[in-house]
Amino acid sequence: MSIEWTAAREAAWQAGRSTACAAEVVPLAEADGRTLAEPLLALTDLPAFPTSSIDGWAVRGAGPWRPVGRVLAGGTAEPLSADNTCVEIATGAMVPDGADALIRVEDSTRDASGLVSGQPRPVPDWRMPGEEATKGEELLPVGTPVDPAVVGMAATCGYDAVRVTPAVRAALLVFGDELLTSGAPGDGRVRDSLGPQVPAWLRRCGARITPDAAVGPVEDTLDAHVDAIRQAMRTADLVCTTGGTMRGPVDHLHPAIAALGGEYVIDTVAVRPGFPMLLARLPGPDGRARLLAGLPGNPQSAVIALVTLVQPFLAGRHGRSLPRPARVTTTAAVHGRRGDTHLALAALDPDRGTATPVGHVGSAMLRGLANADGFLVVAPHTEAAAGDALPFLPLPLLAGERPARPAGGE
Ligand SMILES: Nc1nc2c(c(=O)[nH]1)N[C@H]1C(S)=C(S)[C@@H](COP(=O)(O)OP(=O)(O)OC[C@H]3O[C@@H](n4cnc5c(N)ncnc54)[C@H](O)[C@@H]3O)O[C@H]1N2
Ligand code: MOO
Repeated sequence: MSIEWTAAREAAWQAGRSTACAAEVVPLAEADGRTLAEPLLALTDLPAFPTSSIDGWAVRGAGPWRPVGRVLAGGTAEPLSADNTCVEIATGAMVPDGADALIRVEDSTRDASGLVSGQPRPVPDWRMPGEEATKGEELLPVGTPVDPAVVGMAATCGYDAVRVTPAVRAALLVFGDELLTSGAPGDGRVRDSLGPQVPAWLRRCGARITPDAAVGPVEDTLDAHVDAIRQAMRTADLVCTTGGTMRGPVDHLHPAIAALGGEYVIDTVAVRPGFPMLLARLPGPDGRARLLAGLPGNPQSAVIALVTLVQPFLAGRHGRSLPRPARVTTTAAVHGRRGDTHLALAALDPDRGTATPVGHVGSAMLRGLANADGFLVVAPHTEAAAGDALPFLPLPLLAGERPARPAGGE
């Protein structure tokens, strides 16, 4: 039942695409971070009218010119109807009909009687309608992530609101009676390191999760698991769970999926670490399907499941393309993991286009993850030597969050 890693990412993305639902309209002030559900069109020509790029004079005919008025940004310009006349013009103002040149104030002089003389620059100092875009032109396609520049572009075009893909509400259920939620580990107990970090990864992948939607530890009984999943499905479109993906004495995830009438989209992936990850479709209380992503309990494995299943699912759901690993040169050998894909934590040097594997990369460890920028991808049945080009899957971090630094090794 195990599926190859690249096929798993594709299948998770397809699962997102096939569950995409009706778009919503949000005001521009709330659009940052969303995804366009319809193309951004030029609602008018841009500029919408001939626009002066300078402070100076709009002139008609041969000089010297007699000033007959003034046009400021925001005003409409009267036509300049007589030769040898001009109007004073401000940057951003509409160029009057009839004007045949603009002269910068610093390129002009005025005589005692107030007549203006001067030379226009060889390249006209005004912008013509349609220079940036023509009315109806598609400026950005469906699936474009809305960032500050996109918000600005939409405002320039005249949009007050944009149609975006609906928010995906996520919930997190942390399983494991051995987990402490405060204080230092010891006496057989470990700190829950997934409850605090998974919501933050989910947000960076485009899901919405409120603090009360992260619940745990959920008691290690089947009933408690079923109840917690059922409760989470009331409000969440995507339920992530951590732990319990194997078939140990207190691993209740698979029986809970069965009890809730779920069906697997993906049940284990041929990747190391992280292979017991899963994606299942469950009927929600309103009859609409919910997605459940089962992240393995080992903390690094859980993050690998996030980038393998959850990030592609959310990309598909939002109509975004599947993030494709770029190729970099590994500075050190990376072992293959036989028939499984090996995801090896590495620190990127973007200037050199290299990545260096980091140390402390056991699946139970987070130290390597906290010092890496992403994963080198070693294909099944291959070994990588220093100098080989390998795909590199970046962690879903925001720009500038983790400046790539020279890799530290151990
Ligand atoms: N007989 C086998 N046992 C295991 C195998 C195997 O192939 N055969 N694979 C191992 C691998 S690989 C993984 S990954 C884990 C996955 O197990 P589960 O998803 O069922 O996770 P748990 O058993 O609940 O926990 C595993 C491990 O992770 C720690 N953990 C769990 N949750 C958290 C958390 N929120 N924060 C910090 N640490 C957490 C937990 O204490 C365990 O040490 O199965 C292996 N076993
Ligand atoms: O695959 Mo486990 O997910 O190596 O730790």
